Amino acid sequence: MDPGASRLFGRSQPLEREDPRSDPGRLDRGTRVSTFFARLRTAAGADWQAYVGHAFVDGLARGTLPEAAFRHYLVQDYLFLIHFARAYALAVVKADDLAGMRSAAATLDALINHEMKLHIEFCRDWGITPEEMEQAPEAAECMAYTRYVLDRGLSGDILDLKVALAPCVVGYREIAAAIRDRHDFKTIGNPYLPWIEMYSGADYGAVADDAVAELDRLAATRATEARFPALARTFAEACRLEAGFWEMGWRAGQDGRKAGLWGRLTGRGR
Ligand SMILES: Cc1ncc(CN)c(N)n1
Repeated sequence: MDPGASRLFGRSQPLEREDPRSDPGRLDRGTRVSTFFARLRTAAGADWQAYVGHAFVDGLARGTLPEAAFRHYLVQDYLFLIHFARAYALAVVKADDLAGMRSAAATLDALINHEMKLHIEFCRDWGITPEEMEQAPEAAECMAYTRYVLDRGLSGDILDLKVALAPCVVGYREIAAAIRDRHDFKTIGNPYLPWIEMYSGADYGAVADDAVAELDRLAATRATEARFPALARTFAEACRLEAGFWEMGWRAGQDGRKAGLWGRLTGRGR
């Protein structure tokens, strides 16, 4: 994952605003089916579909996601990224060799020194301050997901850890690439376009490619057939926890809508 780490959160190429679907050759259409990642994704079946096909994703694509949902998601994602970085610190400890240690250390550095900063900038555009994110209580869904990943790494080996991380690292690339293929993808006036551009861009694509290649390398030496069912369970659990993370944001949007409606009905709101 080393080469991608330094590019981790560079600015991606913006989409052609008129019709980004007009150049399908630029789009990544998902991870090659021959990879270990693809085998895990197939095994995860409905859990994978529930993750990548969540209503939150539809809302991003159509630009209809309530802003309260995205704001809540962004705040929790800040907390998520902190624990995600801790998981890469654990990957340094669990690595097989010096190359693996360097790769995990580079990703850790990119996360805490680049992605976190970019996330803060991104959130500022949404009117969310760093103080607000620091002080926000961590949602149960964020806690469950991040601690699950850490636990897979602590109680298992480097392959368990990387499998638990894969839906997160590779899944967002697949989600964003699929959004760009949708007939109902709103490109003009969609407030979520920068998010979609970031995760469907070449920089993040390289990170996802590196994670897929790293999984293949680890699987070649560590993944026996006897072990596959347990690895598939870990992957599917991480997909369920990702779907839970979307659901957490989605609920905040529904609550915001109800509060707005209640305020208008009672004259106490906007
Ligand atoms: C919850 C979550 N999952 C995945 C990603 C993309 N690395 C993220 N930022 N946040």
